[in-house]
Amino acid sequence: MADDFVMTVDSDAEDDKFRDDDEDAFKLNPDIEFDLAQDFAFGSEPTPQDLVVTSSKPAPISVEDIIARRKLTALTTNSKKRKRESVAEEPASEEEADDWQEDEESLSRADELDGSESDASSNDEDEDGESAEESEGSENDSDSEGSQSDTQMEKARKAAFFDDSLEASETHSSFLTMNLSRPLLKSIAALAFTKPTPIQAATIPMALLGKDVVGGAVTGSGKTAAFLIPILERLLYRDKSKKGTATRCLVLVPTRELALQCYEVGTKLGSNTDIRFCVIVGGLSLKSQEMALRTCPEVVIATPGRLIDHLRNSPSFNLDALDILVLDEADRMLEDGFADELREIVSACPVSRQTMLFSATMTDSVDDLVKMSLKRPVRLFVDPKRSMAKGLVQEFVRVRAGREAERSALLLALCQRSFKHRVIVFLRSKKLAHQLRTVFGILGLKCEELHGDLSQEQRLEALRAFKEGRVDYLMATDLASRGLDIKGIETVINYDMPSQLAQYLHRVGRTARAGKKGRSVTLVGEADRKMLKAAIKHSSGEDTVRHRVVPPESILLCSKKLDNIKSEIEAVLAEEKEEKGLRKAEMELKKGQNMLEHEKEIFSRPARTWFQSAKEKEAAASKSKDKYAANFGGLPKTEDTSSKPKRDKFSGLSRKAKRRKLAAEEDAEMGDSKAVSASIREAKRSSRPKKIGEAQAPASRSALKAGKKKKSTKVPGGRKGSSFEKDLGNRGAAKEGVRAKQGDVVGGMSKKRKGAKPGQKHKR
Ligand SMILES: Nc1ncnc2c1ncn2[C@@H]1O[C@H](COP(=O)(O)OP(=O)(O)OP(=O)(O)O)[C@@H](O)[C@H]1O
Repeated sequence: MADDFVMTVDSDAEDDKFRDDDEDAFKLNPDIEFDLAQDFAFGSEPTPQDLVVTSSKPAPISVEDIIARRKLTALTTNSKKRKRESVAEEPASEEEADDWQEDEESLSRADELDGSESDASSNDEDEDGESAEESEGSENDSDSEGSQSDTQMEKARKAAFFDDSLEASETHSSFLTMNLSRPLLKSIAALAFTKPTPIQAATIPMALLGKDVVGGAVTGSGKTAAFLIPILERLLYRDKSKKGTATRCLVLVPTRELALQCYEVGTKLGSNTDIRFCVIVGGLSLKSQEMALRTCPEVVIATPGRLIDHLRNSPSFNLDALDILVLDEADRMLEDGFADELREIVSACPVSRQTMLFSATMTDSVDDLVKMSLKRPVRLFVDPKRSMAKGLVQEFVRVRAGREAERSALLLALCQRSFKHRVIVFLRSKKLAHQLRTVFGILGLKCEELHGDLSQEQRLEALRAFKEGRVDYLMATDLASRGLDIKGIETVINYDMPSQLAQYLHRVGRTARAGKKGRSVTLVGEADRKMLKAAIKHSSGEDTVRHRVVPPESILLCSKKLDNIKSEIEAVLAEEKEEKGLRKAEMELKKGQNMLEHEKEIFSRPARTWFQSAKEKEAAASKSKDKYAANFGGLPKTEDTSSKPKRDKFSGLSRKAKRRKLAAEEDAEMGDSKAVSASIREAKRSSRPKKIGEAQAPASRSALKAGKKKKSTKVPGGRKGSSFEKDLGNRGAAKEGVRAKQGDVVGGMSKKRKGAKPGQKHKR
């Protein structure tokens, strides 16, 4: 029966409240005074706030200010009007106030009705229960279920690809048995990590052995520390001489906020060591990042686009000495939208590196993983059958056919009746997030928004306000769905249901983290039934799925409320648009003035080169956008998504022709600066330090000579472009024209190594 699957919520009682631990106070960076542009410089342990400094840019336009201003104006006009009329108060304003009072009373009356409504809800329950039953038979609900339906051939490929011999390693119930150094154990204790989580117990010993790792464990299970702890431990044994100073570890993440969070965890774990971290993300000052990279921080945490910018344009920065590459949220990073960037970054990393990939929805599909040139990785999937945190209760609210327009009223009813604090609401578009944030603001609910249309400063401020509890609601797009660890989120509301299970799992995974309890509430339309089944199927245990019924009276009241403020919403949005237009005009004017005043200086700056042209960037972005939009296939559209993907200048060309065209363009753009970059690259290469754990060669002349000789055996065409192509299987071609020299140790190689090309010791 339905009851076996979906229980109806007949009470609005909240689960235990969560406490949000205060963030550690960090010292201010003493170097900051040297940054003349008032940019952030690295060296101590700054908070993400320190990474965004007040610049000369005008303060961003705040919808909150506009709402407050309008309320104030309305208040003064009303009081003036009242004074003028000097009659007994009766009409409009009082009526309005009564309306509000009535609304609030009716809402609380409706609260009481909730229990009695459960009868009415039983019909719904049957229908949902039915779908739940159907779900049992369905095998094809999600993208992460591939491993269950592996063909024999895929199984054989996986057996050949992964190193399963190490899977059943010893388990550790304490960090003390993991051979970690004292400074690390000290910071682990300071973070109150009393014992390793299962993914940490599985990963740390393997990572310390230098093995490549593909790891998966539910959201909030401590994957960040699982890779940061072994990184730090390995880095403690690096060559600390001047020559050994280099960037040794790169952590790639899909969003800026996640990079900043990872940076925070890293600096906390490394607080008793001399290991330096640096965060490289878009939206923050290039100049200060360049300065930080010049000091060769051991660990760089980055988003791909900005990292490539530095690889291309910061002459002293490279990844030639990289020992460890980590991809957090790896399944996302392996998606199409990041493919080109990832290929570029991987080709800049030495082949001999250790590579680790993590995600709560990690794939073990060989086709996907082959892009990362892993070396017989170990699969560490902790509890693969469970995809959700144990403490998570999933609730679903039905949106009936033909009543899609009621979603906003439903959300409002849920927030005003039941979910009043620490709620993150996920929406499918930036526009919708902004609209609802405006609605909540007008209705006096404390709310912030987080999406890609905001400046980085605004994004961080919104996150901070939510973390510190200054606002109760965060209207977010999927920008916030992965990785963010905000303590004490009680409820995640999905305004709409994504059609990808992975996306759903990451969204609801923002609550019930690290063993805590949490609740997700999802509005489910008729088109979302398939996903509903998948979500129920992947629930963490018995009695963790509920069917929530919102009384129709409440929905009606909220609809009325929304209707009443419709003109106010439009006015606020129009005012905001107007202000934005004015601000833009001001900026253009300032830009023009600057150009006139500093023309010489501006044009004398070296031109930056770009990994992708503006058009290509646009194409990659629209690819991602299309895919994202497709994830909400069944939902009504509020935005115009009809634009066709544009044909880019490379479409229809073969890979070879594309490369040729690209090179010709680069030549035309850069002239002889290419020769300069080539010599810079060569200089970097010759000063490359030893790998972690490698014996230090004596810095004698003969050793240096030998080093040079080795380099001279590189494949013509240089390092770039070769390693990744080869990773993809072009090994044979690269060997052409390279002859073994006298003294080359061929006999000492295993049979496998004999086939490798010279220089492969260093680069794949
Ligand atoms: N050993 C431990 N003991 C107690 N708490 C821990 C331990 N390891 C990590 N945590 C805490 O667990 C929380 C979640 O950790 P983390 O953000 O690394 O999860 P995650 O698995 O990466 O999640 P997601 O998949 O959402 O990215 C953090 O607040 C962290 O401080």
